[in-house]
Amino acid sequence: MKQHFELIPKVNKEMGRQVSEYINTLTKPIGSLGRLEELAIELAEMKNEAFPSVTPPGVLVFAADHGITDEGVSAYPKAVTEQMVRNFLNGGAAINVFSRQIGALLEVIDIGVANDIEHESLINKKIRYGTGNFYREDAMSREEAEQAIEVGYQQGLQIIKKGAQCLILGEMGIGNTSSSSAILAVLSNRDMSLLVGKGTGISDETLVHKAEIIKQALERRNPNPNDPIDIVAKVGGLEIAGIAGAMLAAASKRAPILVDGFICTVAALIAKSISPGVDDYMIVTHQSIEPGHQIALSLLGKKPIIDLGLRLGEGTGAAISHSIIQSSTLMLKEMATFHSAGISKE
Ligand SMILES: O=C(O)c1ccc[n+]([C@@H]2O[C@H](COP(=O)([O-])O)[C@@H](O)[C@H]2O)c1
Ligand SMILES: Cc1cc2nc[nH]c2cc1C
Repeated sequence: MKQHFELIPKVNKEMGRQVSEYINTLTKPIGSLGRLEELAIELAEMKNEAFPSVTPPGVLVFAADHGITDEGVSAYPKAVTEQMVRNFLNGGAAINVFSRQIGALLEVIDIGVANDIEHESLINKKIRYGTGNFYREDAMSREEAEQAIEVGYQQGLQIIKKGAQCLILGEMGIGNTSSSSAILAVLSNRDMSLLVGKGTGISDETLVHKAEIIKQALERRNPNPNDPIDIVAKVGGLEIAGIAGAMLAAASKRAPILVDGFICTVAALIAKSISPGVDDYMIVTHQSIEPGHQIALSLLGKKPIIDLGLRLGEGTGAAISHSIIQSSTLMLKEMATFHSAGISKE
């Protein structure tokens, strides 16, 4: 693993303490803006700034295919990954809509779609044409897993260089809830029945089949729980590795990471396993209804901001939550203090 993944600065707790004191001078009862106050403090600690900004946000959507779809574990065909990438490029997907809403810089990265896609706006960083079916073979080689993390890392650095003040990571990959559940099983040591969910919307019957396939695949692959590269290489996926890499880049540049749903939270656990300390830069934005998300969140030790029953992915929950996070920064920057407004506390 490359040395630069180690270079994550510590968050500045002293800055947080000062901002906390300042928040208590603003024209509101002490503590009355609840979680917004906590968010403002966390952002100040991450960015090492008394008045942190989260605009414009950068959105990176990593797309890749999964060989495990051959086992009938998704409600949609593999071809939808490529078709949705075209939809992203044409501006018609949910993440396009919400990215426009929040004035985000949006980039779409092909890190492993099973087909070639020609488009001037697509960032082509394809490592391979989808992963291997991890029920029958390793998802990818160790080198490919490292390359995927490196691609994500470089894309993260680039969008920050272009001015992104925080990072929203999104994914598109039919079959990726299977890889995510497999990774989570290795990291949490919990029973597969608690970690699998309906993903894009499979039936109760297919859910039982999905759990059994992943359980057997893990017995065959036997990833090393202490080696995140081994886990990704054995069960995938390329977009999950890319997201983990981008998270490491964000933390190295003190950019807050807005973590989306189930797949992104699992990618966050991989990033944390590579470099403990990266999680200090993470804000989990929403609670996915995928059941494994709760367990992934408890391992990460984070509480989501909103719960809207989402299970889309793409970074949509994070994009929606951006406005709430921005509210916390505007509270700091724009609210009057008791002193400036001439309001007496006594
Ligand atoms: O982000 C989530 O929590 C989430 C939960 C369920 C499904 N998804 C999306 O659905 C796809 C994976 O579902 P599946 O059933 O094909 O494994 C993938 O493209 C994800 O973006 C995303
Ligand atoms: C249509 C569709 C859009 C998606 N976006 C993220 N995952 C997805 C899965 C499907 C099936």
